Amino acid sequence: MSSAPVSPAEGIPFVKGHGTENDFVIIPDPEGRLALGPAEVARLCDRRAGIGGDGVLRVVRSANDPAAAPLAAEAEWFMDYRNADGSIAEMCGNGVRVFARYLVHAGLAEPGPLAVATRAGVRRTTVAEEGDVTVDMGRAVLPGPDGIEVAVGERRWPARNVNMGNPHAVAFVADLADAGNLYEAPGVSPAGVYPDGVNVEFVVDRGERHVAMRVHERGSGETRSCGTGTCAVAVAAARRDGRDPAVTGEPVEYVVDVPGGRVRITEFPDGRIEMTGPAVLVASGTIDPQWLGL
Ligand SMILES: N[C@@H](CCC[C@H](N)C(=O)O)C(=O)O
Repeated sequence: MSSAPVSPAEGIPFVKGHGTENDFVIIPDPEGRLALGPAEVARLCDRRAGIGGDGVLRVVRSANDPAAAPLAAEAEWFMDYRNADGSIAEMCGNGVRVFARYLVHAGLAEPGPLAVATRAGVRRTTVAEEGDVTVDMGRAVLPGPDGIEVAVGERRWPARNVNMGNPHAVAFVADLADAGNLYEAPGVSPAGVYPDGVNVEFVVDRGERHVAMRVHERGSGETRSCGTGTCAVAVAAARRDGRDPAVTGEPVEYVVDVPGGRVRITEFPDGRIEMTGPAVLVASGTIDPQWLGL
């Protein structure tokens, strides 16, 4: 699978990849020359007229993007993540695993520990030659307030506000089908709790420290997985179950099933959350810059 960056005049190289079927168009742009605006991102992610994806991962050297330049000493590469509608998000948990897998595949990084700059800060990944990728996802923040509700049609559920660098509302439901078709974003109240929008997870129990979820992602609609969402869900489930590693001094692991697969989430006594899951590259090609509008 070729992925060498070439000049836009010759065509723009891309790689397609996914993590638990949260799928991404990866655009190598080491020098930071591509002006990818919302329209170009939405075009790339269009599943009928474009390549198709839940988001775009632009691969740029941190030093070459003002959003990441302050992190360049810690992380050579910046994951410039965009949702399918072209909006910018702070973090993407499945995306960062796929991003790290791409860097190693393309020979831009060695297997092993690999730091990636994101808009939520540096995320430390561990990438073997093949197989699952582990990411230190940082700490969850549970800012409240109490009384958050998620609504689909006439149905309402209490929800927990969990921030994983990006915002989540986690609702425990009796059955994942209760959330309906999720063609539209669920309602979230009270108004103003999530001024920049929110990712909404619907969760059921599958067993001891084992849950399953569906997600409606801000900017992408219902997807087959959301890595930051799985971390938010694991933390919300642990607190609901009376488990807090900061209190017991013991790590807690949850298995989280998503429609596109499974990830393992471990929360440590210092609050760090580790996520382990697949990261798969499936195709590569060249985009016509005229079609993209560049
Ligand atoms: N799919 C991602 C999350 C992507 C960003 C999200 N839609 C947002 O706007 O916050 C993940 O795997 O974490």
